[in-house]
Amino acid sequence: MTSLFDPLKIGDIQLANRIVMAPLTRNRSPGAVPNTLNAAYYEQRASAGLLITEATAISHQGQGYADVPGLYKPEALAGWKQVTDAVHKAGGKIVVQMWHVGRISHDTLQPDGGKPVAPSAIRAKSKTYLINADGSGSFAETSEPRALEKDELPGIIEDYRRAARAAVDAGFDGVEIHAANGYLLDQFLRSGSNERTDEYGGSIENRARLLFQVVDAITNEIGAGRTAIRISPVTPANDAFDPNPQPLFTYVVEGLAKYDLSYIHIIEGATGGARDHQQGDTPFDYAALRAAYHKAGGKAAWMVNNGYNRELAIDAVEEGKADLVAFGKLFIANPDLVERLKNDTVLNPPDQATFYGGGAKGYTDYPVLENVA
Ligand SMILES: C=C(C(=O)O)c1ccccc1
Repeated sequence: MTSLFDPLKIGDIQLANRIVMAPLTRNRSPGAVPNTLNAAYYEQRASAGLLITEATAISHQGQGYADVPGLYKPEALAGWKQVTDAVHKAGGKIVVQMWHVGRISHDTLQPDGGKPVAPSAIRAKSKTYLINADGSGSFAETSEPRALEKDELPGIIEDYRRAARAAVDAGFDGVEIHAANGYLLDQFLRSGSNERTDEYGGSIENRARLLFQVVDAITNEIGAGRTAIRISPVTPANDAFDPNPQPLFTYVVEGLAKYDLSYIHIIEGATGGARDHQQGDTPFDYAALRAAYHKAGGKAAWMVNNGYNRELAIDAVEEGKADLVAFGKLFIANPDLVERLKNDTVLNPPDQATFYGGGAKGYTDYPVLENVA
């Protein structure tokens, strides 16, 4: 029987186990440049089968929060090289989550103080994170976006391609395309945020067009075996909404089946919230989604996330419901989570007050178990 603690090869990437650190925004990279503290944080957690970095902006336009890292400045790529070197020296594997926030941004964070961009000029009922004049951080309402012109989309696709190449050149083992949680690619997918009347709006095929153009560009640049994607069929995060998620995301995974991707990452339910959250008239059927992916010929590893504990994770892999399980808050508080899960030891509780912004406190100062029984 397959175990959560068994090794696994996902595309071109060999993992020591099936326990994954989920992408976690921490707002500790001023100027969008990863630093030595970030390197220490990821190195501490390198025993994970796979580390997925916090969401990382592919461009200045794709930057939606203060002090999150990017992949678009030379100094940022040098910073990421420190991180990947430290993780690899510790025996770990790491991919970067590539992010364009779309409308989940603020004028003050955008190039020349411009409006954030989106499929349509529909403001999200959501917040973003800014640094105040006194240096403190706080969440603020997102700004009114402008609708992207169709002729701007090739430039965004090129930004994804360029960022993927830069990521591999900075030592990452691969990339995860952020198509979840109400950010740009998810904004195009969901009818609640996409009212376009051109070939990028209306039908499911049209709303998924940009996503597949991005997947094409990245897999052609770095190979499908180093390319993964994250989706969140029913999350309400960042005001994301679609009344018919099952046919929408069935179409998406059937299209993804055409690529030999490394993995597909599924957020089950509301991100960081109820696993049984529902959008539309019927509960989302995750088993049917995976079956549709396999029926379409999909072979990528299936990664699940959101509210998993030790028992749920072990069962999911042993029962063949998932190949990998991603943990967020548990990895924030337990750098040695793999050993703790393996030995069913006590877990440090996460400190919510230090999730976003700040320094080492609540970031690199969580204790490890010196001698695991
Ligand atoms: C990148 C995020 C996501 O995917 O939800 C995020 C951003 C800010 C705070 C928490 C999470």
